[in-house]
Amino acid sequence: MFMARILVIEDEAAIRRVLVKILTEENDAYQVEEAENGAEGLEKLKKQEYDLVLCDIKMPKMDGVEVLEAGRKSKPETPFIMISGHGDLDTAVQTMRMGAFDYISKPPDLNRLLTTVRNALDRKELVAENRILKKKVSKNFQMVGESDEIHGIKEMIDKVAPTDARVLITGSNGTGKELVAHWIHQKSPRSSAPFVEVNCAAIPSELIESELFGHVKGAFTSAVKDRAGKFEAANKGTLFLDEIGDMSLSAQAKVLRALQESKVSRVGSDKDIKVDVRVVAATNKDLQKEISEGKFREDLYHRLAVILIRVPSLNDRREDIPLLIEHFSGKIAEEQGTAPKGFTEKAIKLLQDYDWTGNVRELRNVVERLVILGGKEVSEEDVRLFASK
Ligand SMILES: Nc1ncnc2c1ncn2[C@@H]1O[C@H](COP(=O)(O)OP(=O)(O)OP(=O)(O)O)[C@@H](O)[C@H]1O
Repeated sequence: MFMARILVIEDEAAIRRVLVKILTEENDAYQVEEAENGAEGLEKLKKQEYDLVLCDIKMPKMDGVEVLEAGRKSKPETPFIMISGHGDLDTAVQTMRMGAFDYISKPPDLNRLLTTVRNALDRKELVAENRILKKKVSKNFQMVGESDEIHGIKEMIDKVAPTDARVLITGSNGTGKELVAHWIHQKSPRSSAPFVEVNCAAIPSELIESELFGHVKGAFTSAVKDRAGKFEAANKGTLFLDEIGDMSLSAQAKVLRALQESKVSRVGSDKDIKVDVRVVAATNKDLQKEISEGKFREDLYHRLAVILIRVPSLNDRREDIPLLIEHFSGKIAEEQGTAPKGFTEKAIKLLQDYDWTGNVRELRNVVERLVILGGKEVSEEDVRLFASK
């Protein structure tokens, strides 16, 4: 189970005791620590990792605003919930602008406190998941190729990335659509915020709305707690909707609203949550055809496809194949800790002339298998065998 370390910074002993008691009794997974003033709190925060900080605003010596400011610098991923007394509501609102997750008023209302704590921890978890994901894939994000097509795509990325324009990326499976989306995010002013990917085809249609917009506890049978959706997780960053052509019409209607109004509401709630998200979508389907068959909303299409990037199939840029072979075989050798193996010219030629229905991903899989098996020579039969796997 996910343990949550929570730090309570509060100078009033009575309130501090109440907060610690409420949290410890609420959930066995909450490990609560306390600090009696701002300076002590900040010291603890710098030394240890916390999943959440509850911090009073008005304290002698170092007040909550200063703790928040210093905390955001040394531990930017730790969410802060501020505790505000009578006189400092304005300051509480101000702290949200400084990056506090939320605030609660004194005396703390039990339900509001627990909901806010859960929401903050959910968000923290999402950010952490996303960071792990980013790390895992970042080494594979090189875009290899010297063909006119690849140069064209790189130029396009450089042009559109700095804007907030929505981009629709089309192309068949495994051509590198996700790679393009990744670079649009990396080269944009949003790059320090999350890049969140949703594969719309991989999620059952009854779950997609909850995945995108989140849900509140009790919205459906398996909704045992409130959960933020991917739109919220991508706030200030980029949301990549992969395989958008597979999204249900009812989810399409909700996405349209989110794009038009920059607001979402969690499933089971009518509270609006403001989100600032750039949407990049991709599909291997012919959306015009889907529109004429009534499976895709035309209004959504126009919202998404402000800029269109078509990623060409590998068969249309064969001159890139030798470079890709070198790239993939180098990568796999590196992973295995062996020296990269060169393929013979004949082998490269064979791979270059092959009909790559599965595109770059298929080529990568074939090269990886060939490297692992140690052969420099390749027969057409091998390629066919590996490619079809
Ligand atoms: N130009 C390229 N240079 C290096 N690697 C590439 C290139 N294009 C694609 N790849 C690699 O090929 C694989 C497939 O690419 P990617 O996932 O971006 O394709 P996709 O079009 O999004 O696929 P799908 O349609 O299945 O979602 C990835 O491992 C990616 O890193």
